[in-house]
Amino acid sequence: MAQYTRVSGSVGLITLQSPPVNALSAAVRQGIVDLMQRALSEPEVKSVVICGQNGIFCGGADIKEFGGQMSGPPLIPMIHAIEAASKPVVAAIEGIALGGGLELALGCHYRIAHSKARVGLPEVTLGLLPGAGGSQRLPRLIGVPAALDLITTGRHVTAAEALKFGLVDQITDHNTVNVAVKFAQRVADQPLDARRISTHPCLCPSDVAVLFEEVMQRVRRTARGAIAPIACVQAVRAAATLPYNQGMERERELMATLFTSGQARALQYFFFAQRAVGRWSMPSGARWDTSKPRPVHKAAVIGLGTMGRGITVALAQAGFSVVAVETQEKQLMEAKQAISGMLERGAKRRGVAPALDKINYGRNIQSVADVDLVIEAVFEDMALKKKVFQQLSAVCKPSTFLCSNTSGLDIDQLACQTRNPELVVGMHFFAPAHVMKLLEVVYGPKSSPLAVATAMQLGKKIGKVSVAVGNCRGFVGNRMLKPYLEQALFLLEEGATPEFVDQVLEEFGFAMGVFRMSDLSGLDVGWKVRLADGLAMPDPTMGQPTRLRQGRRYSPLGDLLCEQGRFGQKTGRGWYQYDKPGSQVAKPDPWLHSFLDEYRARHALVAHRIDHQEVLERCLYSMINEGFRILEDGIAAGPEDIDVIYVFGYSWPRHRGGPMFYAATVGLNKVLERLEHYYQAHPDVPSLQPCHLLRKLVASGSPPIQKWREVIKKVRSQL
Ligand SMILES: CCCCCCC/C=C/C(=O)SCCNC(=O)CCNC(=O)[C@H](O)C(C)(C)COP(=O)(O)OP(=O)(O)OC[C@H]1O[C@@H](n2cnc3c(N)ncnc32)[C@H](O)[C@@H]1OP(=O)(O)O
Repeated sequence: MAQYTRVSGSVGLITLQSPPVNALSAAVRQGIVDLMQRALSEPEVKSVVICGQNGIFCGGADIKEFGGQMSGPPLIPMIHAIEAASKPVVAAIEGIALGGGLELALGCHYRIAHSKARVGLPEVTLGLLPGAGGSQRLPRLIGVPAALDLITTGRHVTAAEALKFGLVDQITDHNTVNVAVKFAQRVADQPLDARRISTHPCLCPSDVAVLFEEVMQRVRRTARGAIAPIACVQAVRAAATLPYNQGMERERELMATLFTSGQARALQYFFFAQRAVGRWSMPSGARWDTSKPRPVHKAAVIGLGTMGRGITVALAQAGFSVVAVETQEKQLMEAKQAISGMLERGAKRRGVAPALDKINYGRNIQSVADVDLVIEAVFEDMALKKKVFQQLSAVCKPSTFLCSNTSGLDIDQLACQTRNPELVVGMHFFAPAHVMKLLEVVYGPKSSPLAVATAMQLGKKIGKVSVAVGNCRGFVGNRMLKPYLEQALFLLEEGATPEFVDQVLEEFGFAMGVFRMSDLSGLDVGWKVRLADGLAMPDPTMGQPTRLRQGRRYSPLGDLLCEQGRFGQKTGRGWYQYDKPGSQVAKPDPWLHSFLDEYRARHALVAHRIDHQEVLERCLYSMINEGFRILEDGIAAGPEDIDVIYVFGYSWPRHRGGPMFYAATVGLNKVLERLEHYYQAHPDVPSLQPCHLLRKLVASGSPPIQKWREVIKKVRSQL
C-alpha cells in the first residue's frame, strides 16, 4: 500500500498506493510508518520524498473506515514522527492533497505542488474537523484568518492560491516528483527546526478576539444546525490561544465529539450517496455501466422563460453550442438581455470570458433542425408541450434526443407525440437552473438506456448532480412535496400559524419553511395545477364539500389566497406580508391570522395547540412515507436517490442525510408507529397511512439503510 524506492542515490521515495485516491487506509498508514523508519535508518539516504501513485497525492483519511473499528497505526503519531524526523521530508503534491492528505503534507518539512494540484481541508463537509493536527498546524503556517476560511468552508484551493497563502513552498509545471527529489537533495543538510510547523507561534492579527466572534456568528447563522463548522472555529481558536500540545488536546476532544455524532454519520452517508446516484439503473435492468451515452455537441432550448434562460446559461457556460428559441418577439428580446447579463456576471465571478458567442437566438422552431438534443422549457401545460413535441419530431434529425423540462407531467404522453419515443426523457431542472445543482432525469416506459445515459452525461457536463428516476406525477421530488405541503395546510386549519410551522422547519435545518418557500415560488403555480386537475374548483351546486375532494381530505386555503390575488412575494402578499411586491422580507400578517380564524369558524374547526413534535412528525413522516411508496413503485432505485434529490433540490439539511436517512436515524418502527397514530386521528388523509414497504422493513427488523435494497427487491417482486 506504499512503495519504497531509492532515487538519485540519496533520496528515499515513498509512494502511496491505494486507488482511486490514495486514501490513508490502515494499510497505507502502516506502509508510511514502516517506510519512514527504513528511510531514516539507511545511512545513504539523506532526505525523503512522499508522493502518491497515478498523479494523485492523497484524498485524505479513508472515509470507508470511519464506520467500523479503526485499526492500524493512528494518523496523529504518524504525522508527528514525520515532522520529528532527523532527515528532511518533502511532500510532492500532484492532483489533490485533501483532509488527512494535506495534514500529512503539513507534517512534512517542505511542500512542492504541481500547478494543477488542489489542496484543502474538507473534513467539515463530512461532519468532522481536521483532526490529525491540521487545525493546529494550518493557522501556524498561513495565519488565523486564512486558516479559518479554509477549515470552516472546506473549500479546495488551487496551487497558485496555496502558494500565495504560504501553504506550499513551490509550484511547478513539470514532473512534480522529479522536482521534489531535486529539491530534497538541495535541502538535505539544511537545519530542520524552523521547518517543523508545530513549533511555530500562531500568526494572529491584533483584533483576533473580534475576528473569532465575527466568524463564530457567521458560522452559526449559516450552519443551519450543523455542529462541525462551530467545532472548527473552536479548534482554530485553541491554536490561536493555547500552546501546541494543549491545542492538540482540544482538537482531540472536539474531534471525539464530532466523530461519534449522528451528523458525521449522516454527512459521510451523503458523501457516498452522491456518488451512488451516478451508478443508475432502470427497472428494465439497464444500467450506467452497460449503457453508452452519445456525444452531444449542439443543443437547443425551446421557450425562454425563467427556466429556459437558466438552462441556456448552464449549457453555454459548459461550452455547448446552443440554439435558443422563443416564438414571442418581446419575450425573446427580454430573454437575450437577461441571458447576456447572467453570462457576464457568471464570467466575471469566475474570471473567464462570457460565453455569449455560444448562443444563437431564433423565433422559429425550424432552427433546431440540426441539433443533437433539445430541451423543451415552455409553460407547464400538457396541451402546449404535446404540440411542441409534435413540431420537434417533424423538424429535428431522427437521432435527436427530445427532452422536457417538466416538473411533473407524464413523459410518456410526450413521447407518444414523436416518431422516436425511445429518444424522449424528462430533464427536470430546478430554479434558478444555472445555479441549482439538481437534475432529475426522468425515463418513461419507452425511454431507451441510450437516452438516459446521454441525459445523465449532459447533466454531469453542465455541473449537475443528476438522478435517474421513473415517470410518475411529480417524479420523486414534487411527488414527495405534495403530502408535506398538504400536512402544512391541515396544521393551519387545526390551529397553527404559518410562522410557527416555518419556525419549526427552519429550526430543523431547512433553509426556508414551507410557507416562506411557497411565497417565494409563487402560490399561483400550484393553484394552476390544482385548477387543471379539477381540485381547486369547489362547486357547491354539485354538493362538493369544501374540505373533501376526490374522496379525501382537502384544504382549499391556498386556493382561497390565490382568489384574493395573494400569490406570494411577487404580489407583496401571500402567507406573509411584504413591504412591496418583490420584497423578500416576510412579516407575519394580521389579515392572514383573522382569515384563518374566520375560516376555522366557518368550518366549525376548533383550533388546538399544536407543538413542535406534531409539526415535524406530520410534515416529515408523511413525506417520508411517500418516499417509501416511491421505492416500492420502483420510481427511485434506492434511498440514496431520494436523499440526494432532497438535499440538492429542496434544501433538506445535509447534516441530516436526507429524508430516508433521517427516517433510519429516527428508527423505522418509530416512524411507523407515529404514522399509525396520525392516520388513526385523520383517516381521511391517505398520505398518513403507512405504506407496505415501511411495514415490511420494520417487520424485517429495520435493517441499516445500506440493506434496504434487498427488502425493496423482495417487496417489488411480490407486487
Ligand atoms: C479519531 C480518528 C482520527 C482521524 C483523523 C482524521 C482526520 C482526517 C480526516 C479526513 O481526511 S476525512 C477525508 C477528507 N477528504 C475528503 O473529504 C475528500 C473526499 N473526496 C473527494 O472530495 C473526491 O472524491 C475527490 C478526491 C476530489 C475526487 O473526486 P472525483 O470526482 O475525481 O472522484 P469521486 O467519484 O469523488 O471519487 C472516486 C472514488 O474514490 C472514493 N473516495 C474519494 N475520496 C475518498 C476517501 N477519502 N476515502 C475513501 N474513498 C474515497 C469515492 O467514494 C469514489 O469511489 P466510489 O464511491 O465511486 O466507489
